[in-house]
Amino acid sequence: MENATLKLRGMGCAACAKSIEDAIRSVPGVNECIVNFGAEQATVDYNPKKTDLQAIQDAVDAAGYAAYPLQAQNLLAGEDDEEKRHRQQESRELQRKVTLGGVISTVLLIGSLPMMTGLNLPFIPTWLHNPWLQLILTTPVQFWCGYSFYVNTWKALKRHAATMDTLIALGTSAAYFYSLFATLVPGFFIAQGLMPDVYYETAAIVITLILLGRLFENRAKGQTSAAIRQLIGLQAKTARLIRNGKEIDVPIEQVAIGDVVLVRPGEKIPVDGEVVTGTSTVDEAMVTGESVAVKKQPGDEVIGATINKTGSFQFRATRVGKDTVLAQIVQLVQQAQGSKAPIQRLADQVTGWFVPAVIAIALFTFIIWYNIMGNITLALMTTVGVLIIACPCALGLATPTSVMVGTGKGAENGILIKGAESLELAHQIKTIVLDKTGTITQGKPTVTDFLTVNGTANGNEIQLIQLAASLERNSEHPLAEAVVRYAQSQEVMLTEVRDFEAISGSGVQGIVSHKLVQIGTQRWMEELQIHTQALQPDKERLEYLGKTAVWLAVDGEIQGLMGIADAIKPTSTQAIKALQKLGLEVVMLTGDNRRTAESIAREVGIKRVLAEVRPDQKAATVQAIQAEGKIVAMVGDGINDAPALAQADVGIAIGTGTDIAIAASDITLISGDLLSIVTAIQLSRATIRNIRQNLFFAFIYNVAGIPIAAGILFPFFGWLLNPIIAGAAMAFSSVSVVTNALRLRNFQAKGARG
Ligand SMILES: Nc1ncnc2c1ncn2[C@@H]1O[C@H](COP(=O)(O)OP(=O)(O)OP(=O)(O)O)[C@@H](O)[C@H]1O
Ligand SMILES: [Cu+]
Ligand SMILES: [Mg+2]
Repeated sequence: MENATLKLRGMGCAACAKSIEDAIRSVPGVNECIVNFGAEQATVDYNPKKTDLQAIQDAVDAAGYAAYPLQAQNLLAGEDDEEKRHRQQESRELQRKVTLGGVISTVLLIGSLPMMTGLNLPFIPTWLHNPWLQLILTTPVQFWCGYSFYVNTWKALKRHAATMDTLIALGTSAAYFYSLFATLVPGFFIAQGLMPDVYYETAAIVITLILLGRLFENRAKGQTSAAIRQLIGLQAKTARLIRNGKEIDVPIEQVAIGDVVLVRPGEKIPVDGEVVTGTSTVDEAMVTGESVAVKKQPGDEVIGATINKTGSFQFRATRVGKDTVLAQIVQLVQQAQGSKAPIQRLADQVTGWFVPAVIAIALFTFIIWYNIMGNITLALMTTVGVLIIACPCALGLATPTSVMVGTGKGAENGILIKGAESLELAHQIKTIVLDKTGTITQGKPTVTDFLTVNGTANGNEIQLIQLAASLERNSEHPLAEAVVRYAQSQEVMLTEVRDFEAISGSGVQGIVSHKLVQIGTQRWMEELQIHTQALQPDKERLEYLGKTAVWLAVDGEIQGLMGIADAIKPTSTQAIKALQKLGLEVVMLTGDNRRTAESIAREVGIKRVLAEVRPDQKAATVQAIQAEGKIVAMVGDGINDAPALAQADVGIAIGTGTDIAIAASDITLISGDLLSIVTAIQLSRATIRNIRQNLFFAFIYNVAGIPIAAGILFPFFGWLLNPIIAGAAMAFSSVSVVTNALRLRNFQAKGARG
């Protein structure tokens, strides 16, 4: 199965999105397809053995739209400018139509004022009310400005479908052709005792208003993808390479892995890499959201698109083109923006049956008013009104626009949200489970205490350090690294190990210098029936201080005890307090022992601690909390905690430098700062609130408007919805939805960052 994203053109409304979806799905070999109207994208899951992108593009073409594939590397090479040009061209065309429509509508409106208001307005010349003049004025509006409505209606009709353009074409044509008939053969009406009234202004004004709405919508939609454009804009254009001892400037596309790049103070780092010589500080805020500049020295990783501040340095390129962190972020954000929130499905379903239902209601309205009341004017007005007000276009915009702005805003803050679904779920989180090591703490433990049972004399201590570190050199556990580093700092030489074995969640063992060495937890020692009385008070003291106490046994006898401390991240306490203030229960989950865990929990203000949980039980523990009926988010590093992250409703992975473990998680925090979680949850809440407001704006016009337009209130109050008002309301609903979504751009994390 392969996954591709296609950029789409030619969609008029959410019903168009549905027909493209249907068209792509009907291609043999396509598994699933999701079309996002707001982002103008299709995400296709297909079997490359049975079909290819060309076949899918052809299917979209045949349905009357256009599609072209979208790839991050194209984007980095300026494909996006093409997108922008297309949008601007569309805007210009709409602008021309709106201008012409606007001028003509104004003239028509002035001409029909006396009739509409029933007043005698002598300053308006009567020739303005001449139906032939009005016909000449309206015709270009109806068929030139309104051309796209007819084209789209025809496209839909070929697929046996109807879109909102169908409604507009039907509604305005009804007004236009009725008027045309009254202009050509007024005698037909007079013979029946009716006035040959014309409604040209209705058709012209409705078309103009709706095009005006689309113009605003088009402009605003361009702004929703500003975040992506901003990200792409971060990319450096050139790089200064050192080749054969000489400095040369090359375009960024020509940088290859292994090239040595020179960066001077104030310059942008072009690609990802590893520092070879020189030291500096780098501002990584644009990628990680972390505002404090980071020190860099040889061996450290640098991220492309970040800015070098103080020193000069050279680095070796490790990732270029579409593999850089920035390119991956762009791709991820793009995919997320094209994904569909579950809340959207409701809107989609509604849109699906809405248009046919509206046409039925409109017909019914006409029949009732004409046959029962015998009033052709009322019948026409109500029918046109219903057709116009019922357009479900705003409904299709409601969620995608907010999701686009929300995910873009996340990326700006170093929060990568995988899809709209994660974004939506995040606002329902009740419990947040934090892994201890590397999440609450820095994950860079150091040995602070090394206690021995038999004293330090005769090199006893040195020998024990040697045994411990030699063994731990084979383990990948962070604690093991701490032991090795400790031995290095004491300048102890390490030796060979045989029969090494790591017992997950307990410790490690092996044969070192013909001795059986075992390092691990109290519980494991008990299982091995090794007595630990000797240093028991010391162990409890270390644990009380929040240090991890690890036993060292040689040939089945306790010989030593190590106290290993892992500093708490500076912002953890503040972040946990903020999470609790948001009404979330914060839980600590760790494989470490209870006393150590509780000591750290006390320090950061966590009340519920789940300690001594073995790595393979972490997912089950998350499941147990879910069984309490809670929506659970799990925060951990994407590698060790992957099963627990996958089990949680929302898996949040903490990034470590350039290694963004996107796969296992729903949300990735590029910086390890827990305050980003607070921001992510606030952002999710703000986005969902925004979507709800949008759905309200979108629905209210249709739901309230249709019965009024149908004339329900007329018999009681004499109220009727003029089709012109209906057109204005329709245009306004789209504009209000998009404008409301754009408000999200002002989102700011509250109470988190100081
Ligand atoms: N290589 C090792 N060397 C020494 N002790 C170890 C080793 N591996 C595991 N242990 C012991 O087992 C305990 C549990 O390990 P585990 O990996 O489950 O959790 P952890 O990494 O300490 O904490 P967290 O669950 O927060 O990441 C550790 O606290 C330590 O006491
Ligand atoms: Cu509409
Ligand atoms: Mg761990």
